[in-house]
Amino acid sequence: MGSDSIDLLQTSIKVHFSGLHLKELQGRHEKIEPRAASTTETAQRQPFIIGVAGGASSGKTTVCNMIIDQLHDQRVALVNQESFYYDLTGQEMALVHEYNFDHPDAFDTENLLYSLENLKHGRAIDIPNYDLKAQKSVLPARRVNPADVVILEGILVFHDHRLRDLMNMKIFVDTDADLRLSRRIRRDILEKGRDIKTVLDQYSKFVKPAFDDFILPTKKYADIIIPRGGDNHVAIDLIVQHIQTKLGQHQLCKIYPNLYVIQLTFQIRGMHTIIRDAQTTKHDFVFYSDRLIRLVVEHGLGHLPFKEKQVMTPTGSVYTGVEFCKRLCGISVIRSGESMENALRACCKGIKIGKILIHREGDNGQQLIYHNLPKDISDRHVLLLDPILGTGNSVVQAISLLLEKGVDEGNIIFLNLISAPQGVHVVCQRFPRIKIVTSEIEQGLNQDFRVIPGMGEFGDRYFGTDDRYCGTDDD
Ligand SMILES: Nc1nc2c(ncn2[C@@H]2O[C@H](COP(=O)(O)OP(=O)(O)OP(=O)(O)O)[C@@H](O)[C@H]2O)c(=O)[nH]1
Ligand SMILES: O=P(O)(O)OC[C@H]1O[C@H](OP(=O)(O)OP(=O)(O)O)[C@H](O)[C@@H]1O
Ligand SMILES: O=c1cc[nH]c(=O)[nH]1
Repeated sequence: MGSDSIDLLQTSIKVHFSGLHLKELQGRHEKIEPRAASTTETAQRQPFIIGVAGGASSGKTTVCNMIIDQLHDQRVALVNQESFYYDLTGQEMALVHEYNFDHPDAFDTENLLYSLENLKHGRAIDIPNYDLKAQKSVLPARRVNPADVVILEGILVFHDHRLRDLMNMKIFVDTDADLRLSRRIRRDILEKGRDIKTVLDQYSKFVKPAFDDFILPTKKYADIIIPRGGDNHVAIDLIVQHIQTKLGQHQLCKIYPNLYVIQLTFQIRGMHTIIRDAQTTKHDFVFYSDRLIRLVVEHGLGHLPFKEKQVMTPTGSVYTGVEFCKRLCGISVIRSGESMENALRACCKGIKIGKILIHREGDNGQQLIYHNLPKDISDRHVLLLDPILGTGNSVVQAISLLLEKGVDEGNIIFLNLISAPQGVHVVCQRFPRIKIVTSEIEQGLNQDFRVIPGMGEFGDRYFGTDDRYCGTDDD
């Protein structure tokens, strides 16, 4: 790895790391035993871990750089296997030309494994700051914060099966041997100040044999082989698309194909951060809930059927587009669901909106006590509005009523802001044909059947009926 890669690591820390409040680690040699995962922790999103292997100077760094650039909405941590080179002893230093930097034994794989496991579990790590010139680690260690995507790059990152097992995607950069050698000669002479004889000696003695014996045999573990490295823009685009799809997908979406979670961006995460904060004022709570609700509603409308339609533009040309589905209605679950009516009206001019009132009896029992629905509801597509899906009891009552009134289960789209996994299981198993569109899946429910982390009592915060939410608009 050249100095560019070290810059890249620093840049990626500055640009992509959001500075989460995590306990500082004491030092890189203090091993943190993997904790027994709590229910909450298991439910927490783990990073998408990508391994990028390939021969020396194959262009791994360029590939990683391009992936990082394109994933600008995500926090990305780049870890280089080179940081985990063992320090050379005095004797090894004296005979450095005899030292094999391309052998698996040159790396402290246990420390690398430990670091990657910590990152996987959302813990910050301090990685050795290996100085290529001094051929040893220097202080201070390099802090790497938890991220959405972790990229581990290096010639031998597929060598140890325990490292491979941690990876969600394995990429092998496959570059022609001549090109790798010519790049290496140029790099080692220009950047590392070595002479051509030393470079060629190291190449024939260590680099080439190690490629044949250790690196090339790991190519079979790759999910994706990229010919021509960073010049292969099509491959990089496809990889980034795949990562984005995977990141946007909650585990539950893989179980229930009718569950849609809108793509998480920093914008959306920022809005969630505000509405979940107990100190947020009512005014801000309403403002940011409305923004998120609007996104959910727009996304939900995208799941309605459409017909193709051609129109004539003012230039006399034909534009082939689509026509919105006409027979629609909204049904809000009183009272929190009423907070979603404005967004629906803003998107669907003149839409009919009916109401359902479900009374919560105690902590875990719901009773339908009132409804007022459009008479011809059985002919319509229904957008069911309720920002919170907790146990699922309320929405099950609401959907059961809609089915009783003759609405086709496949014509119901349930729009909500946050869903507890428990509620998702209940609704999706009982009504496999309805669609759920939400902006975040939560960790779970507490003993009072409230969503966690959740946002407290949505209705009280939105309509300002509870003094417990202490933020004031004077703030
Ligand atoms: N002589 C010498 N070589 C080293 C040392 N440290 C690492 N290497 C060499 O660095 C190579 C591994 O780095 P590369 O994979 O080429 O690094 P890179 O620049 O990220 O490669 P690409 O991004 O794929 O172009 C190995 O072939 C090692 O021989 C060192 O201290 N001395
Ligand atoms: O999935 P569940 O466990 O049934 O919980 C979700 C229900 O709880 C909330 O309403 P709430 O009873 O707080 O009434 P409100 O809207 O009047 O505040 C929310 O709007 C849902 O209707
Ligand atoms: O957490 C919860 C559960 C139900 N209703 C809410 O408003 N919040």
